[in-house]
Amino acid sequence: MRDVILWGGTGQARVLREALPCADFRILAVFDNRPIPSPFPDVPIYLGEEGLRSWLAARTEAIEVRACVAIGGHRGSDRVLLQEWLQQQGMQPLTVIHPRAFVAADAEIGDGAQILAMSAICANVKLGRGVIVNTSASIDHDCVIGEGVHVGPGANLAGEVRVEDYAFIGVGAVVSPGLKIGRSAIVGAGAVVIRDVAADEVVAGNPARSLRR
Ligand SMILES: CC(=O)SCCNC(=O)CCNC(=O)[C@H](O)C(C)(C)COP(=O)(O)OP(=O)(O)OC[C@H]1O[C@@H](n2cnc3c(N)ncnc32)[C@H](O)[C@@H]1OP(=O)(O)O
Repeated sequence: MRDVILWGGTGQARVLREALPCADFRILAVFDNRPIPSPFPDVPIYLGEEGLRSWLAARTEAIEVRACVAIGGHRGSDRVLLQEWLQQQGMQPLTVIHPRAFVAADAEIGDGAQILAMSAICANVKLGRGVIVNTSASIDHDCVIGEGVHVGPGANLAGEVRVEDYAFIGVGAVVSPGLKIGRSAIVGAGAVVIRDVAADEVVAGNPARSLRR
């Protein structure tokens, strides 16, 4: 049994709990910067950094606790910063791989990545730390995915796509082979991307066109 805390108490927390086999993991506490109710009736929630510090101070067991940042959307840099901060507090990031995800034997998965149900990480893919591969997304052979990237539910990246740090690929988007999605770019829901996307650019539609830079 491994002990885990979650930072973030909304939808992504519920998704992560479902992805962690309950026989192997125990969620001890949830933390959030907002005063919200716990997503789980059986797990207490604490407010912000102060809540975490007092929770840590009150702990008596010296058992290792892992941390998971349950923040989705396009806030990938926040996710990675929080992951680093939690590491500094003594909690190593937990990498979550749903039991029904496919991960190729030679794929490299960064610390704190979250690979959700029915997703596929194919041969020779590299995922940075804190990446989310959401439900039913696929990342085909030889893709390189930077840290804090979020590949939304049902999105499909063809082979040899490069996605730079903190980019966000919306639900159901498709990215053609060999393209580059720049740092912090956003690909809209359902977009069909047929050319490179610049850093910070927002694209949408079929074929995907720039909404703004
Ligand atoms: C488990 C989970 O839920 S994970 C979360 C997954 N979330 C997503 O996939 C959401 C992805 N986000 C989107 O697709 C957003 O619409 C964005 C980021 C592309 C654009 O958002 P905004 O900047 O707020 O754009 P806004 O809604 O103002 O629309 C601007 C224009 O783009 C169009 N547009 C917006 N999104 C899209 C889209 N996905 N496809 C086509 N056109 C779009 C709008 O119709 C509008 O056009 P108009 O100016 O002619 O009226």
